[in-house]
Amino acid sequence: MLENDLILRAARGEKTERTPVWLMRQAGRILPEYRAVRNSLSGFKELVETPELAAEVTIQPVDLLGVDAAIIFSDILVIPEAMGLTYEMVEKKGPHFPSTIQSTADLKSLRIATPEDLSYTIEAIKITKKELKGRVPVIGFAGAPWTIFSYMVEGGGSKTFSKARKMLYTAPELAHELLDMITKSTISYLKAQIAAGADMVQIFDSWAGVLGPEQYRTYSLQYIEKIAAAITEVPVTVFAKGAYFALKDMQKVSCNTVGLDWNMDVAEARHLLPNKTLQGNLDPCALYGSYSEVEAETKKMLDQFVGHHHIANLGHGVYPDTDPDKVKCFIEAVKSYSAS
Ligand SMILES: Cc1c2[nH]c(c1CCC(=O)O)Cc1[nH]c(c(CCC(=O)O)c1C)Cc1[nH]c(c(CCC(=O)O)c1C)Cc1[nH]c(c(C)c1CCC(=O)O)C2
Repeated sequence: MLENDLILRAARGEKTERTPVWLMRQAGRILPEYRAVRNSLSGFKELVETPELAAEVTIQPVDLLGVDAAIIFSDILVIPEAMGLTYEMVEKKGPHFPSTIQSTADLKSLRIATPEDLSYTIEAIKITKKELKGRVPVIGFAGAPWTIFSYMVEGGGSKTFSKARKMLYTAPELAHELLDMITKSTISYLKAQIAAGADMVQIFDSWAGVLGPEQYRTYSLQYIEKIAAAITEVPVTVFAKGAYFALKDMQKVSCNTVGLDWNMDVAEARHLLPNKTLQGNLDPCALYGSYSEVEAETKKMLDQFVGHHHIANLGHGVYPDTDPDKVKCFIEAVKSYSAS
């Protein structure tokens, strides 16, 4: 039994006494308490693969920031690794894949991931559930197939993702084969997260915005829908960063909640998505303002959603140099203003 299930009720479209709030990338990135745990280890991956410590940093934002949900500490890149493509997390630079997928021959080195390949995250969810004792729900997550594909082809981050997009023109069948393998791996991974106790799941399509509307339908949305349709046990959130052109298509996706980034028009999203709960969408940069500015921006954001079918969040992950006290100010502003 959950003490605070606001976020689950909001996701299901039920009325709530106030708007629930959490932040994308709340675990890690901003808390000195996270850095302390992280610095005691060899690196990011060791933390991801040590369930007791992953559970500890998952719970930190619940204790220290007062969020209404815990998101399991892991990364979207554990899926490519479980499929056979290892990544390195380079300090201050981000992820790097020493090998990438460029040809049909490269696909032969991959397999469909099983939950056993990802047992460290599954174990971390079980420990988190036990230690949280029902205080708040646990959010499981995975990257959308298009975003994972982009990293596997590109080998790391990119401004344009031109290598990944090039493949859609030069080898569309190969692209679909890889997307299909990622999709199958992701479905079994998310189902295992749910079996371990995840109360809801979010699919992050961080690089949705580099595709045009038609390619987005063909190479991303189709696979997101396969995942969303397969997850019938818990509420599903889809966050497609920059894909304002796909909002109307999201209405047909089998998800409860659609995440909005700060570029999106809330009134238009509400109009295009009458049956969905919306999540978002304060500009993460608003948290660089003074306390009174953070409060004012938060209220303005809440007013746009008019209090219903809404999960408050930022429009993307919290930036690493954000002051945790400004994050607390945002959370407190949501809680008090939406309850009044
Ligand atoms: C694109 C993407 C990645 N990872 C993720 C996404 C999708 C969300 C988004 O668009 O922001 C998702 C992610 N990554 C992490 C989480 C944990 C849970 C949470 O706090 O939300 C989640 C949900 C931990 C992490 N993942 C990473 C860190 C920082 C590494 C460290 O501690 O040294 C954390 C806490 C590393 C990571 N992982 C990734 C990058 C580009 C980087 C480097 C830069 C950075 O984001 O800090 C890939």
